[in-house]
Amino acid sequence: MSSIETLRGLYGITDTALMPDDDTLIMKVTAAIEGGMTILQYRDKSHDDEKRVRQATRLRELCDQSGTLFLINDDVDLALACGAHGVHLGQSDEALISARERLGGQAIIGITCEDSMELARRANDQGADYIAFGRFFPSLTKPDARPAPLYLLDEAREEFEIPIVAIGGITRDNAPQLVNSGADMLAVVNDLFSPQDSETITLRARDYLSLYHQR
Ligand SMILES: Cc1ncc(COP(=O)(O)OP(=O)(O)O)c(N)n1
Ligand SMILES: Cc1nc(C(=O)O)sc1CCOP(=O)(O)O
Ligand SMILES: [Mg+2]
Repeated sequence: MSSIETLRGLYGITDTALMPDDDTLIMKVTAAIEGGMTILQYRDKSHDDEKRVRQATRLRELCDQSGTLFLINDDVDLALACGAHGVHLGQSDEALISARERLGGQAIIGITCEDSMELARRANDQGADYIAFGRFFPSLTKPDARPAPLYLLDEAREEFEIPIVAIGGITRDNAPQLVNSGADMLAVVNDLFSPQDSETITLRARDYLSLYHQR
């Protein structure tokens, strides 16, 4: 498996509305992996712990077979329970320092930095493995997400060595400007996982990956 600092590409995030059951979840994730998805984040805000452990474990097995990095949204306990490669933490989730103590030095820990270079500096200083900025465009999945200006990516690229992730309303049409501004990874929910058929999802994943093969 690649280490995070060398990774560039497509970062898929699951969604319970678009993937309402195990079969749909596995079908759509398999299709995205087939298309070259680099990282998968399992994001489930329900309180159905049995379902979350079951689904996360199945996804980790799928990702291990393909060398795809598998991260859990918010929940360090779930990451430990399913053997995930790490977590993504927002500003209201468990602190990075605590997650690092529990997950260890090899774990991948990404931090939401919204529209803030200060949050990014703090995350970088505390040993984050990547920093995520957004939202760059209106998001169907998270309409209330705070907007971030595109120049933030250029500024962050100048300052940080660790990978930079862009998120929020990303499509194949608006993605090139994010890549050109320095985004190492494009974190996508709706434009990747909204199609009902696996072929379309695979083609969309390949479209995103092609943006990094052109550079
Ligand atoms: C790659 C990536 N970037 C940002 C987020 C948002 O995380 P957070 O602010 O914790 O919000 P929730 O996703 O928990 O609603 C993310 N999940 N992934
Ligand atoms: C989970 C999440 N976090 C965001 C942030 O701005 O921090 S935007 C977002 C949802 C991204 O979904 P879509 O690709 O459908 O817009
Ligand atoms: Mg969170």
